[in-house]
Amino acid sequence: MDSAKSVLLLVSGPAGSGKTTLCDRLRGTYPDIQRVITATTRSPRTGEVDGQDYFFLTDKSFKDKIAQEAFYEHALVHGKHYGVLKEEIDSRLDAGVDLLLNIDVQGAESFRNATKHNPELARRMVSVFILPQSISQLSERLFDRDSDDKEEIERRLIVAEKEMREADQFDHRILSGTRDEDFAALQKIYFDKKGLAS
Ligand SMILES: Nc1ncnc2c1ncn2[C@@H]1O[C@H](COP(=O)(O)OP(=O)(O)OP(=O)(O)O)[C@@H](O)[C@H]1O
Repeated sequence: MDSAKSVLLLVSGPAGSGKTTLCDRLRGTYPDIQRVITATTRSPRTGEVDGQDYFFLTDKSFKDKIAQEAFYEHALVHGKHYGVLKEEIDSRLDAGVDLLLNIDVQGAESFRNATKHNPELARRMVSVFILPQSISQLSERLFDRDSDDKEEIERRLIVAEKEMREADQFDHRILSGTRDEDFAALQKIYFDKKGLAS
């Protein structure tokens, strides 16, 4: 593996835009691309392995790391902390591993800010926004997925409308079409970046 060429592919977009579908397919197609592992203070669910699914941290340890500025980004969600450790990204990129990060729009903003003071991260990172064609396309996908109730979906759509205004801040936008079209677009961005980063 060549660390000079390793890239961080950051995939963001509103809930239901298709980030997870795309990231799963990219990793299924290119098993060498590894998922960024998030740190969290939530308890492991049955079968979850520390260092593989998440880094499970105590509240104290997480807060210490915040104070040490050890995170590229972190957030409190329903009373639990989640964050991406700088060390997790930097050491794996240095080891020549390509990384895939599926992250919400706010988290993506923290990464963009981090690149302003970190030229090495800026050189390796490429950010992609999955842009729904319309709120009704997004609404249809969220209802079809059937994983959230109506109130939750309506709440997500309001947030999505705001998030879609952030699309121009990303290096690339994929205007969501069919699954195959979206995947082809992501694949091209990944390969172009690998060329550019060499
Ligand atoms: N290009 C596409 N065309 C039609 N349906 C799609 C497409 N991409 C994803 N979907 C479907 O839309 C739903 C939302 O996709 P997915 O769960 O990947 O979104 P997400 O952005 O990861 O959402 P969340 O942020 O809530 O985790 C899923 O049911 C998925 O199968």
